[in-house]
Amino acid sequence: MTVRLLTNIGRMWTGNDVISNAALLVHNDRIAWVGRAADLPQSVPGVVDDIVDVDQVENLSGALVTPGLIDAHTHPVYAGNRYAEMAMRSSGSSSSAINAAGGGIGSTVTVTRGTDPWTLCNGVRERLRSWLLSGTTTVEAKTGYHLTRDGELADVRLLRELEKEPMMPRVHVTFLAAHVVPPEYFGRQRDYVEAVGAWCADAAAAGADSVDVYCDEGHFTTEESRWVLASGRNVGLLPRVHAGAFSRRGAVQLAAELGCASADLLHHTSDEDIAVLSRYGVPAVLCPATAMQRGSLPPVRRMISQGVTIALGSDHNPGHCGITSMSLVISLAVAAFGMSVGDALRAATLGGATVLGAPDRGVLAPGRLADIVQWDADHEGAFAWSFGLKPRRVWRGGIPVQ
Ligand SMILES: N=CN[C@@H](CCC(=O)O)C(=O)O
Repeated sequence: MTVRLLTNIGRMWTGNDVISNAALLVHNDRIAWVGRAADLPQSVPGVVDDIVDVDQVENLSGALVTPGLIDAHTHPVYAGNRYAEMAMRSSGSSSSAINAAGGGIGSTVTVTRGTDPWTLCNGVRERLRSWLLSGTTTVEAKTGYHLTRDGELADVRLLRELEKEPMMPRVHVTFLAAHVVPPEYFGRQRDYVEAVGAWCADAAAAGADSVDVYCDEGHFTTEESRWVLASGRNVGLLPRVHAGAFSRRGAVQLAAELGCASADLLHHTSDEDIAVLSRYGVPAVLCPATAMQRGSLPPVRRMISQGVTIALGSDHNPGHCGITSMSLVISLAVAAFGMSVGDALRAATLGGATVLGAPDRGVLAPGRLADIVQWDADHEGAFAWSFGLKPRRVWRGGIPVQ
């Protein structure tokens, strides 16, 4: 029996509550007991007969402890970089000018297709590790830079394999072959959409959890998105959709119609869209770094007041954003979206668990996974102040990874 006791925790943000002078008991990979240190029981029925037997006690006195953070939107499977494009954008170049100069998602597709699997794998491994070391114990990771059947399936398998290695976060794999239309299908967009729909069954068999479509100007229409998402849903993938990044074109309504697990980005969102998200219980995944870069912020406070479930994502991708720190994303959500620290932390834990369909995490409570972070601060307000609060210790399933 492996039991760990983390005791004398200065302040524990559980996801439901803040407990001062807390203690936490971990059995194998799960949390066995949570509460005030003064109330620590002598035994937990069915788990530990006598806590005197615990094999390890950690003293976290004076520190803030939270559930492991969850990044609900990332694109980590790529090779190369697009720094020159970032410089162009910073000087005022439009997306179409960048695409005309050979940039954009298509340029990453070319480089990724030309990169050997070993090099690609090393890059993805390094990125995933960096999430874990900065306190993110679960990462949603999309494919989408191969855009061939075999390449996309290899990306799914790569993510599934990497997750099994030591020092890796848990990974929720999303099949995003419908990112953009690849060059060999130019002029035959409908054929590509039908091909992606047919690949969904293979993606599910390869281990994907979700299917995603970029439903927006310059990407896929609502009709095309419906085809892909319904195909994925039919084979057991959770549907999710890039909605309202550049324009409003019915993606939110589509998400409601199909019962999507999330509608993501939502920079352009009307009151009517918010009412739909709220009425049909579609959670919103919001990515403050991307919204700031696009100069178009989603109406987050109105979403919260209408009861929309919010999750946060870094939107790490080669074209816009290299962030792998969800504590930085929390800081940005507070500063740019006007979220309270509590709401932002909840979105980066429980919100993420909700959109990923993972009720076993995102909160420190008995029976949940022992994914735990001790932060280099004694109060959660430090997230708003630090712009990248660092963890002191991170545990994944009760195992210290740092
Ligand atoms: N969030 C999704 N995809 C990114 C683009 C990724 C890229 O440029 O490589 C976006 O358009 O926000």
